[in-house]
Amino acid sequence: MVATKIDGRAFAETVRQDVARHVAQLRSDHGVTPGLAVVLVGEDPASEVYVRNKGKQTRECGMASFEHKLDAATSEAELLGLIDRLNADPSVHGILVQLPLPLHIESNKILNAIDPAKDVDGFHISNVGLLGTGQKAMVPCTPLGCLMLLRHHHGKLDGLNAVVLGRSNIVGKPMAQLLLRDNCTVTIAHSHSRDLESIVRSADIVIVAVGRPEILTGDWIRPGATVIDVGINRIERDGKTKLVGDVHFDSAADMAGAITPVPGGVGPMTIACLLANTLTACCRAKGLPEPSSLTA
Ligand SMILES: NC(=O)C1=CN([C@@H]2O[C@H](COP(=O)(O)OP(=O)(O)OC[C@H]3O[C@@H](n4cnc5c(N)ncnc54)[C@H](OP(=O)(O)O)[C@@H]3O)[C@@H](O)[C@H]2O)C=CC1
Ligand SMILES: Nc1nc(=O)c2c([nH]1)NC[C@@H]1CN(c3ccc(C(=O)N[C@@H](CCC(=O)O)C(=O)O)cc3)C=[N+]21
Repeated sequence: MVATKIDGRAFAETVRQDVARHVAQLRSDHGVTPGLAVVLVGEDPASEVYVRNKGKQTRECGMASFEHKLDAATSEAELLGLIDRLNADPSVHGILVQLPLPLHIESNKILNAIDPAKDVDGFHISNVGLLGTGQKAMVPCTPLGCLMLLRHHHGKLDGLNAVVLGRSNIVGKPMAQLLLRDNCTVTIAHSHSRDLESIVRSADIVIVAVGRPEILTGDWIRPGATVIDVGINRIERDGKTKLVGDVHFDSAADMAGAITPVPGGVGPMTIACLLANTLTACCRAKGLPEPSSLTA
């Protein structure tokens, strides 16, 4: 392995400490406690683990955590009713509805019902539009976490060629917007892209969010490039369940200059950024200065 391993777990810990410090200050100076509501519909085991982790880390940072677990058969109207109550609740500064939602619920309708000021996922169309036009937005947690890791590793990203593999609304597209804002030359590739190999080889930075286990191998990577692996895939290997990314770590680490592992890379940063966004949303709601190190 020649690449530097980018330790997302350690960096996320420093972000959480930063959040906790600001939260303690908010309480002592203003008597305010930021609150995050997480809504889970149905019983996906992986989602339950994430939601539990989010709740635990929220409380560890000194914030209030409100968990709403709803039956898989919950109707769209009932879920909209809950969102209305959370929008109106002054102790809730951030609302996250865990995706994916059951098929009988229209995700966009739910996401757009969340008060944009409480939209800590940054998925509401207003926040998408604000980000795309360079205005102050709530920024999606996973891309924000990737950006923090990249800035920490590179300093300035100015002029670098960045390739984003994947064009989802939750990772690929907002990631591309953030890189563009940091003056990268951005290419977005997807399942219809031709000659992916040469696109990837042009990249100084490659962000992989396709949801296919170990699809990107070292032979495609430009020597010295930075590789950010967003993928979370649970696979069976040697009779055991294993968590792997969208990047084949061992071969990629022989080519790349720096690389994030899975687990321990982007995943922990996503949760840390969710906490940071909740703090930011609370500061904005109260008209207080927001911690600049925790926003994009
Ligand atoms: N670490 C974290 O915090 C998070 C991790 N994830 C993980 O990131 C991965 C991506 O998630 P998400 O963005 O939601 O996934 P989606 O399934 O919504 O999007 C996948 C994207 O990858 C593209 N794609 C699929 N196959 C290929 C291929 N063979 N070659 C090129 N492009 C391809 C798709 O193209 P097309 O549009 O043409 O279909 C699509 O744009 C998943 O593994 C997910 O679990 C997601 C969120 C947070
Ligand atoms: N509204 C919404 N917002 C999200 O941000 C959101 C979502 N829905 N649905 C699902 C995806 C996925 N996601 C992850 C968060 C943390 C880890 C994480 O902490 N991963 C650990 C490993 C955890 C494990 O062992 O399972 C790691 O990579 O080290 C992974 C994935 C957020 N998502």
